[in-house]
Amino acid sequence: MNFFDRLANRIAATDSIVSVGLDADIDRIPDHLHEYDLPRWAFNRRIIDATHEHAAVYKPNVAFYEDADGWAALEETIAYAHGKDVPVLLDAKRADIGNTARQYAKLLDSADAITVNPYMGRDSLDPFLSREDKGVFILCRTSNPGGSDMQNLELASGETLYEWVASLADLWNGNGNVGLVVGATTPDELEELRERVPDLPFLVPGVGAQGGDVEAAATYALADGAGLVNSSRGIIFAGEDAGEQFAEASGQAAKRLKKRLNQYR
Ligand SMILES: O=C(O)c1cc(=O)[nH]c(=O)n1[C@@H]1O[C@H](COP(=O)(O)O)[C@@H](O)[C@H]1O
Repeated sequence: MNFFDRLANRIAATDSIVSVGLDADIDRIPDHLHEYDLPRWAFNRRIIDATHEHAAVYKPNVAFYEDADGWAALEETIAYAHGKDVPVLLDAKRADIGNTARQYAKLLDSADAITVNPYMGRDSLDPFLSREDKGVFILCRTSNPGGSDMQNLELASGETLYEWVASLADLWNGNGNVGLVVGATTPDELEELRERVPDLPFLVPGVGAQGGDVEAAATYALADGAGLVNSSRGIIFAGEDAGEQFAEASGQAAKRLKKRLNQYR
């Protein structure tokens, strides 16, 4: 079964389109977890225990794990999420020339889906796109303040660069495994892109800590039952001041976001 069918099943089973972002910032995880060999894994395990009923996927951003202990923590986290039947979307934003991209694509051996950067073109994404059973989310209109610097440039055709990326992504979807990353901080673009590429599921980050539009995110994320709205810090650090009980607040935050999103879809 391909990734988006599995995701649609997971969304139906949990009644949730919430992507819980496991951005386990080592400087923000509770003090008492630093006595463990792998504090980020100890943290994630507790977050997963508290949130998995409300999680359509977990989305660890690899930036928070790119050191020796980090990779070990990430592998433990992925295996544990799978043990709870939750797919894992690795936020890696990768792409490169062919032989390098083939190495990056090995990240998909343990994860179910990945984020990639389209800037180097089709061949740089082939090693990801050819993994028919895995999901590939292509950065399109990102949520950060500088997202418009390049993505909103107008091309000779009159389209913007992000619109062109969306159309290319549609063309590259021969295996039915392509989605787009579109931020909740630009709701007009979200709406317009949903019309342009009605068949591509969106990963919509930017609600919560970045203050994006929850209603627009939920309204436009889904295509054929698959699509995601991510919150990372807003969920995993919801209990930052609660000491050893921190994970309870995360469970409540994930449930609250699920319910809010469900009002609009
Ligand atoms: O690809 C992403 O997930 C992503 C794209 C984007 O446009 N904006 C964005 O915030 N993200 C990621 O989504 C997460 C957002 O985290 P919070 O702002 O803490 O919810 C981070 O891991 C970001 O790297």
